[in-house]
Amino acid sequence: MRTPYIAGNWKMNMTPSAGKAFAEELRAAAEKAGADVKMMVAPPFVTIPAVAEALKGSNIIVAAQNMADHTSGAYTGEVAPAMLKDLGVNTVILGHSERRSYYGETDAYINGKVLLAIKEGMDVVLCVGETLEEREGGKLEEVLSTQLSGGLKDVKPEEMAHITIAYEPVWAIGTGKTATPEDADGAHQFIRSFVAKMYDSTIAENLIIQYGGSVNASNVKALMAKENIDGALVGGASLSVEKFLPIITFNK
Ligand SMILES: O=C(CO)COP(=O)(O)O
Repeated sequence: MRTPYIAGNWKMNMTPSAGKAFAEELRAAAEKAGADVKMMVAPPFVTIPAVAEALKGSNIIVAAQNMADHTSGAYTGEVAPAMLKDLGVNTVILGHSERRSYYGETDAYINGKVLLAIKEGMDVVLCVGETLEEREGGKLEEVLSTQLSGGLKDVKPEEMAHITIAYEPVWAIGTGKTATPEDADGAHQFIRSFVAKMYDSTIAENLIIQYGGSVNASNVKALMAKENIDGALVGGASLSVEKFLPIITFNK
């Protein structure tokens, strides 16, 4: 049985003060509604302390959107795992398509961060997904295979419990275009079977695979009803309590 895992990736939104106010409102709303899913929010680095404070003792996980590939030293502008852990952050999103496309992150570079996060005892949400061109060119499975085998290289079977995969088709991110539940489920099924080949069927069965790309209150139920969709990584709709609450209570 896979517990639904709903996450909000705030991207480059929310100042520390706005994030604190939002987190307090979200916490109260989620508690009142009796939200019964695994919940996570990923604020920008500088907003993390205020949000972590506001969510202390709640069941909403605070994650980072990225992390350095080194533990400390002369890496201007980077944030080390120990700095996150010091704030109580034990989860990190890695390999988001915006990091891949705007900042040139490669599978090998992302893999270095995945291995470091695991070494540091952290949980990882590893993002994978194809562009429209790749999908239309019949390359969906090739792209997912490359990103999974590259991103998970040298991750040991016993470490896979710390990995969540987020399938985010690039063409569905922030565009209002959602993959149909059938298309998304097909991609998730492929990811699960690929992980079964890389590891084994038990690891694949237990793997949480989130869908991301224009998830909202109207489409979340149909997506989550699919066999292989275990959660959502929500961008735009995670920035307002009014929009995010129906998503974290989709099963109520
Ligand atoms: O990229 C996403 C989450 O990481 C999805 O963003 P949107 O929900 O805004 O499409």
